[in-house]
Amino acid sequence: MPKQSKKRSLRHNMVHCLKCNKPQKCISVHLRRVCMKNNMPEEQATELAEMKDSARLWILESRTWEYKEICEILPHKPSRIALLKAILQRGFLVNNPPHEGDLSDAPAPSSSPAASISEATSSTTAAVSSEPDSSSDPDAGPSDPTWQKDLPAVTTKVRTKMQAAGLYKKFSGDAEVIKDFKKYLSVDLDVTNCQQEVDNVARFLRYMQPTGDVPTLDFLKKSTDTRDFFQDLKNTDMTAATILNYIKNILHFVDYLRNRLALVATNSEFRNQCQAYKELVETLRKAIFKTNSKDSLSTRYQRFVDGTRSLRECQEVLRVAEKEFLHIFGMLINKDSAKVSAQQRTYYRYYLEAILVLRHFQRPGAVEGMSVYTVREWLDRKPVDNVRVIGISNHKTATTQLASFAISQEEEAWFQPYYKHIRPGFIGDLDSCDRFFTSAKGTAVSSVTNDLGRMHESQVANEICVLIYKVSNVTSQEVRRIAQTEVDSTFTTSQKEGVARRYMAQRYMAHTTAVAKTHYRMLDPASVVQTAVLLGKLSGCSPQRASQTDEASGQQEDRTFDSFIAAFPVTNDGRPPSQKQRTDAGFSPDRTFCDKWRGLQYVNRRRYLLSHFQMRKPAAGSVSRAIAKEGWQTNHPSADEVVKMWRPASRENVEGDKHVINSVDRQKWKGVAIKDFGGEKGLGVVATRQFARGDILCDYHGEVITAKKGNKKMPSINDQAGYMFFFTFREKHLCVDAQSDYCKCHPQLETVGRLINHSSKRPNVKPAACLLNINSKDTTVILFKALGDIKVDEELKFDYGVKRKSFRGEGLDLQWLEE
Ligand SMILES: C[S@@+](CC[C@H](N)C(=O)[O-])C[C@H]1O[C@@H](n2cnc3c(N)ncnc32)[C@H](O)[C@@H]1O
Repeated sequence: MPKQSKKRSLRHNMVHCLKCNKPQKCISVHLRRVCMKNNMPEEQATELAEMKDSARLWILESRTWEYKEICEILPHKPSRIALLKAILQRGFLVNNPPHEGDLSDAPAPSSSPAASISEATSSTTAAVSSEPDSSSDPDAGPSDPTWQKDLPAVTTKVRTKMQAAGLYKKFSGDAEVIKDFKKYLSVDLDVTNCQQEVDNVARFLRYMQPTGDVPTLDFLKKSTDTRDFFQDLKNTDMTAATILNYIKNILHFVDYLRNRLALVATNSEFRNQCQAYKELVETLRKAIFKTNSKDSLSTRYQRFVDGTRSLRECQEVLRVAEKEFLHIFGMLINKDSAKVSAQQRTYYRYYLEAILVLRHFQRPGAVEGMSVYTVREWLDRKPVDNVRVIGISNHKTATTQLASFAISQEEEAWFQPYYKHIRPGFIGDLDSCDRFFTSAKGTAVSSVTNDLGRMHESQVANEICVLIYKVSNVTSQEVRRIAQTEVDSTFTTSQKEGVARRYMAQRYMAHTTAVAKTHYRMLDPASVVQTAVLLGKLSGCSPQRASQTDEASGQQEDRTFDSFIAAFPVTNDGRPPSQKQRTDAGFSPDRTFCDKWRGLQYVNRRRYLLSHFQMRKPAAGSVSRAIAKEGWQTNHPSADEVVKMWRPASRENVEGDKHVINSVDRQKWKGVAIKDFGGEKGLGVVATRQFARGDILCDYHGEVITAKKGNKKMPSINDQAGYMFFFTFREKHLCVDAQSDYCKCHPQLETVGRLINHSSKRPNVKPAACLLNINSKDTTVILFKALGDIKVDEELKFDYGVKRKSFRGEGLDLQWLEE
């Protein structure tokens, strides 16, 4: 272990995990994530207490040996002395040891058989611990490249092999380029939890450059070493999926080099090198991808050989556990909620999660991401007939995806006591918590998959007995696959077509990124319900089952919420009222309205942020800065969400946008520059940054005169025909006369827009007239908007309107207008 990290570990109170026998910096986290991830929290707590006691006991009693005891155990003196030396070396304390001279009687530890075993072990340990041991690190999970939540044993094996093969060494996170890469991921790309990606790249760079403290970019020239790297990863038995992850990370890193490092802009050789390297890695990726597909084929084949369960069998746990669940439900709604034990509360939550996964075929990520107050989620569930449709906007997976499903009123009635009685106890004072499902401490549910596993295997104690469900576990993926197969085989074509076509069932269940992109067709609540009814038939339960809730109560609630908002107006910088304020004002002490209040604030804040960026689609980094400037810590959209929600501004919005007004007034437009193309074409305008569709780039600046006046000028200005912009706006026929290089209002500035050249076949910007209030004067302005994405260095062109009747350039020598 390098000195630094050893020193750091020494500052922690290390406790040995008695399951894996490894010292752990944070034993509770370790148990929860690794050794006891399939146990109930209460079981974890008991083990934790025992492990801590054991650690204390070891210090109190076991670290110190009486030499006499050792003599009794090991009468053979040379072995004993060898053992004594070894244990002293390991920090044991020995009372009444033999004299110094006696110690030399024994051979050195390494020469005895026992010692050679210990040496072999310790040399392995030395190799293993030449890097910080992530298995003992509570944060090891996300930052470890071999981290697989469900496969701790394999993980450790792969990791050990990686360490032995020198693949685990990495550059320090303090190295400039690594630090900056991390910043690029987290700030520019808004990647949360990017540590694993950074570590993977730091390991890759270390492999490619075994010496030196500062990573260089020489790896771009090392194609053989790059191939070797992936081959070595493969040799550690790492799965193809994990190797593909490495590849993705390395490609991100190369992108980072291309985008971020200033030298790229000027050094075309370096840019080409990056491109060539990306192509090499892409080729390797294709080969590995094939292996990955083969792997998954063989898994599927294995499933086929093992036999497939029916959907009903997959949902078995919901049936066997229903009795206990309803028992808890009864206590909750009969005002006996105080009697519900902590374990029963957690169990209740597991059951609800299982309903969503097993009966509504939701991915665990969607269940984990379900939130209480954003516009589309729990509080905004939509009634359709007797059913409630819930939309989820934010998956807890790498890509944000959308899901929607319909629950019956009966199920809604089961969720409500969780929301009203269990969740508030879980989240306590955590006002900022927006998650619907939370752990007993109010933190995010770390893995719905694990919760499902516990439901299947666990022992649940009620006040009378311990229930043991011996139902074999099922994954969410398996349930969805089986449901899809049953849809295909059970329903007639007309049922599939008439009620919910196959693609709809897929959408209901799978909601992959591709589906998310087209989901708006699916989000129609009526079609969600239709699909849910169809799918419900497979397992014999329809979401339109009898209701236990009062339809009118929802409406009642909404009316009272209006008065709540009137009493506590939603502001961007305010906080929802405290429980005392709520009750003082005559409202219920429960959190429902507060959550709704926060939901509105969230939406207002998102709107407010979007209003900053009317002119141009923002980069995630700029949004993050805007959020930081507001000082909002919680209850705000992520930068990524704001970027995704951005839409080109309408004319009305543009007219009120102070950034646009300012830019026209000062004639300062960022991201556009004049370029001399030489020849007849002469000057033109190019983009110096990327633009997205709808972005405003600049205006066509000049003196606005009537079209009549402009027409009068035309015959005398043959050469300058291209600088007269005729247009009709709000029923007025006008013309911008931009003949002069320097206009009257900006005598020092050569304005840009007037120099944009023509193309009728491939225009990338479009002029649009609007009225801006500049210095208290209404001024008609022609703004150029991007028609699509525009790359750096791309020339801006707009259609001069040659083919239109209104074109005024007839008779002029304008051959280029054919373009
Ligand atoms: C508004 S100006 C554009 C700026 C102009 N290129 C310059 O150097 O000042 C219009 C004039 O540019 C030239 N032009 C515009 N589009 C062109 C094209 N696609 N190819 C060649 N010349 C073009 C024509 O001479 C036209 O009269």
